[in-house]
Amino acid sequence: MPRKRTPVPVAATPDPEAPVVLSVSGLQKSFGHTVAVSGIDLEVRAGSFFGIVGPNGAGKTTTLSMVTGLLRPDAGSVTVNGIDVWGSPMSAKRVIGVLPDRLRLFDRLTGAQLLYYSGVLRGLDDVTVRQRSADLATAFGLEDALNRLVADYSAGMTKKIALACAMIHSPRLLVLDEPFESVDPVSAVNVTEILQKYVASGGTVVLSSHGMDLIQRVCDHVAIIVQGAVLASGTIDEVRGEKTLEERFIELAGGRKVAEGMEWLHSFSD
Ligand SMILES: Nc1ncnc2c1ncn2[C@@H]1O[C@H](COP(=O)(O)OP(=O)(O)OP(=O)(O)O)[C@@H](O)[C@H]1O
Repeated sequence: MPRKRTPVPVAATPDPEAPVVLSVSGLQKSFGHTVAVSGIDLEVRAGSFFGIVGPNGAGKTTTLSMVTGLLRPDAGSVTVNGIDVWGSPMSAKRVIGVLPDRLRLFDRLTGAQLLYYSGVLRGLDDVTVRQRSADLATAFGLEDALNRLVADYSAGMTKKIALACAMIHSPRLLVLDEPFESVDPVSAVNVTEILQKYVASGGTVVLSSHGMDLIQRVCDHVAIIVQGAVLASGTIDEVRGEKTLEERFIELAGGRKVAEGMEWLHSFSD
């Protein structure tokens, strides 16, 4: 018999008076002569599904790493739930769940062990961790993989177990760098549903993605970052105007490059 699906809450615009969960002000970061982030300001309210888009190398990962306390900014401040991330990193990290860009998981553990240690490290008791691990494994379709080493997981399974670990302590803010990369379409729908329910119950998601359709569908707000600066930010409708988000993105990101001078590619080597 087909599994009955619980209705997914429609992505509503969050209450404009809801408390600010994430506040980013004047954030800057350079690597040698490369300016990765050149003064970013962002404000994200509770119950918001906030998308960050930008071309390759725009500074999205660098920004999210500074927001979550993983990379020290050269200048600027970040507060999460009123806590200064760089002033009180321990307290701030308690209320943040992170799916980083380059996953460095303890992959010699099984999925079950990784979930267990993620929960215990976040201060949850044994019974709670086991209960939540079972719930997360079901929600992410990882029940059959729980007793296998994470090192043997596929890229998509690894992404899902890392996302489950990021959520186990029910954080106020989830910061997800490319959460849908490598995730199959069915799993992506399931993960989206999980995130939408989390947001509908007052949680806040900030995610980066190259999937314009996805951002347009699930996010209520979006920021377009190009060369380390926010070029547009607001509700999806404010940012895209009369265009699609993709068209607006391409316009702001500098337009398409015409593939000239590549004639050699059409004269095959054999
Ligand atoms: N550790 C580092 N050392 C040197 N340069 C770095 C480092 N991390 C990022 N950069 C540079 O900073 C810039 C922004 O990189 P970042 O990874 O933040 O971009 P991104 O928007 O996440 O890109 P993508 O969409 O390709 O993931 C790039 O020019 C990148 O080469």
